[in-house]
Amino acid sequence: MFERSREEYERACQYLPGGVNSPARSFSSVREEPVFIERAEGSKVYDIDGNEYIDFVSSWGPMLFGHCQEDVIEAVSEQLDKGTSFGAPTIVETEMAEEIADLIPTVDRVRMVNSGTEATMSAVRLARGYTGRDKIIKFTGNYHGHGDSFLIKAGSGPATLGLPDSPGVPEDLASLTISVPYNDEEAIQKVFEKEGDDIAAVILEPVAANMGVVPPQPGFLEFLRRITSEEGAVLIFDEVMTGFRVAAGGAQEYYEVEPDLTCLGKIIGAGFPVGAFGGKAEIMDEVAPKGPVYQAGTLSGNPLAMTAGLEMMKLIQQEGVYEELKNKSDYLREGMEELKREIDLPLSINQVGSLLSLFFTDERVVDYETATSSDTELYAEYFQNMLRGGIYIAPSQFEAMFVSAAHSREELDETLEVMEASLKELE
Ligand SMILES: Cc1ncc(COP(=O)(O)O)c(C=O)c1O
Ligand SMILES: NCC(=O)CCC(=O)O
Repeated sequence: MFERSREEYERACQYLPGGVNSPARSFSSVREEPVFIERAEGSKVYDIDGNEYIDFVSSWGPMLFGHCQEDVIEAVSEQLDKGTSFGAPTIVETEMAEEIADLIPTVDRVRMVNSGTEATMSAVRLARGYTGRDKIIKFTGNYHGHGDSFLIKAGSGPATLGLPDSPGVPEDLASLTISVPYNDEEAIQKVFEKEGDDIAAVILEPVAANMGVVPPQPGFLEFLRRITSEEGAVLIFDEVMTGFRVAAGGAQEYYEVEPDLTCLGKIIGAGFPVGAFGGKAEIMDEVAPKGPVYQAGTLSGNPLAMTAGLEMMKLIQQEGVYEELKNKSDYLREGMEELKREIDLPLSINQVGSLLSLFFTDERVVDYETATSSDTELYAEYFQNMLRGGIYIAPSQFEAMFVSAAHSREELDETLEVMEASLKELE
């Protein structure tokens, strides 16, 4: 079934560390070798052996309307003829920033970058420059990309591969990042009591989705808003995953809590390399060339990425998009709940909007400790069964399932059927 992928993986391993360009693509934690993708369309991806899968990885989030969405492809094709990069201002950059500012009221100004990692790295530098303080608080199991300051008890790939603290991050820098349990107000309170004057920022995923999906407990985001305001620290929402996914205005709209800075990525680029950070003018005007905090990029605001992103901004503002996404995701979750009742396995399900996770544990998953109570061996076998059944999910327990508008009811039913068979084999 995977002959050509196996061959190509072997060849890739000679030239790419671990055969991949990002560790999250490795299938090592699920004891498999990755399938190589040839093309994708709508809700499906197709591998080089001719296998077809219903895709719930969704390029790790960007494909809110499925692959090869026709408006995006058409707009990008037109832009291709005009040029791929100029290193000079273009109107589409301003239009993109205008759209973001319209949809996210806490954002007056935006700086476009090339990835989520760049967005979070730059936002933290800005918070440090703005406050004149050095320390940051992050949450165990949250992932903010691979910037040095964030590879401290990090979720996603680092958690999957057992590398939550990476070698190569200088100890002096790591000591400036304080990691506390997600949803734990007391832990934050204690840190602020001890070193409040040194804390530049609190950064978090307002819905954690890199230790599997873990929603914020009621009041948690409000608490963070209150304490950071009182203590003069910058509150940074990393909405790289949740931005334009859980609502048009992101998690901050969904939960009605306003951060000082917002990091974006994934959906705003419709599959092109892109990220952004933005916030109130008072803080953003510290960014060079207006202010002294340096941040730059040869390809930042790339015309192809901006053109694709702008189409995405139009698509998400169509009537009923988030309702449809929620209905589809609720349908899938309800089906999963039914399986949970029928099947004799420890299962726990979390969902926020179109982000879902199935954990192999009896515990209610509220933080990294409970997320890691999941039986990852069972997940590995479940993953293998799903893959062979034509359902492409993340090769890690500590990631989300992404539902898109392109998933049809029939495909969700098929997914649930394969899920049922995959789980029953594990009983
Ligand atoms: C919440 C969050 N922040 C930041 C990142 C980093 O983004 P990128 O992989 O584009 O660098 C990711 C995903 O990778 C993410 O899920
Ligand atoms: N949730 C994790 C990611 O989105 C990252 C994918 C990658 O690093 O390849």
